[in-house]
Amino acid sequence: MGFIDTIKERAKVDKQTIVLPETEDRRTYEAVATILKEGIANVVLVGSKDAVEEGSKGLDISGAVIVDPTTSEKTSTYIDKLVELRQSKGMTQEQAREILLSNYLYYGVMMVKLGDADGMVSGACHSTADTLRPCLQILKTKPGTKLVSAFFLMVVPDCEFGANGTFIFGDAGLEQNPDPEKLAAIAASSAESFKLLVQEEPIVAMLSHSTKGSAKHADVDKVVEATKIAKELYPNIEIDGELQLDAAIVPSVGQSKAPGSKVAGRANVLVFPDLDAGNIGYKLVQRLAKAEAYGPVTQGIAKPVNDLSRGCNADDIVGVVAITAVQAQAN
Ligand SMILES: CC(C)(COP(=O)(O)OP(=O)(O)OC[C@H]1O[C@@H](n2cnc3c(N)ncnc32)[C@H](O)[C@@H]1OP(=O)(O)O)[C@@H](O)C(=O)NCCC(=O)NCCS
Ligand SMILES: CC(=O)OP(=O)(O)O
Repeated sequence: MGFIDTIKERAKVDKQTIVLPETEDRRTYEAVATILKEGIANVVLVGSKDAVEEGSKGLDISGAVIVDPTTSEKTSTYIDKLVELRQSKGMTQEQAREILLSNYLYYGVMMVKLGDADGMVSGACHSTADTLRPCLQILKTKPGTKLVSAFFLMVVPDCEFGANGTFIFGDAGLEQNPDPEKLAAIAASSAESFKLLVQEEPIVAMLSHSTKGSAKHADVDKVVEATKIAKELYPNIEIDGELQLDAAIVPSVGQSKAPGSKVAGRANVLVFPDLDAGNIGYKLVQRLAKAEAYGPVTQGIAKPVNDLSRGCNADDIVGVVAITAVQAQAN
């Protein structure tokens, strides 16, 4: 069974409730029809009954719960809670009402915050910044974690590298220019996510344009420092750097460029030095190698709220919902 089919089976064992707030997007309904048919999760859609009926024409989404913020009895509780959480940032009752009635992403996050749903997926028609800002503001990092970051779960066809072609690429969605401490935290969270989702031992490569001193630059120094911090803070994780991509995943190249490294040639978790590299890298592999790309999936957050690329299709949404459900089971 492939990666995503295994995740779907795991999701079905203990069904979670996932909010999908993008009821203006047809792909949401196509995904919901599949999620319900396959029994992957319970679904809550945020929007008016009329809009949902119109948007889902021809699809069977009868098992979904529709929550309309304008009529839901929960809305006033969410307004009060949002004010309580963001008062120190100047949030008033009027502002909270305006936000929750006009921005369904905030509404969905409040449902997750108050336990009316186990997780949320959006981003098919919202930018990553607009998708992640509400959950960063409201849900915050989980205890013991320094920052929230975002990864892609990549499944590359006909690929002998990584875990039979399965990799985590982090951070490919959120932290734009992480400093060494943040890069080390991204490495640790990515290793934990790999263990949870792929159920194999993570082998983490800190990627660079240099392998073990082959190039000199401040960008290389950053990755060297991050590797040092990660090794000190997380001695149980198999981690090494700085490594070029070929040295990280191809055994023969790893052996020649980084002899003695236990990670070189075996890595299945790839930590990119910044978001330019991570985001461009995942899209290259997705589009040119025709890999499945699920994400951006957040990690280090108190409850699972996950993003999508605006270029996603309905199957990608189904996959991210299944991943979100498995994260919620572990929460
Ligand atoms: C996600 C993102 C929008 C957050 O930045 P921002 O909008 O400027 O928001 P702020 O920096 O004001 O942060 C908002 C809140 O989130 C928190 N936050 C931001 N980044 C965080 C992180 N990595 N971990 C934990 N909390 C974080 C801040 O502490 C702040 O909390 P507060 O409002 O309670 O003080 C920004 O990092 C971003 O745009 N990233 C790139 C996303 C992107 O375009 N990716 C490419 C496509 S996938
Ligand atoms: C993850 C990502 O790159 O998102 P988008 O394509 O929507 O910008």
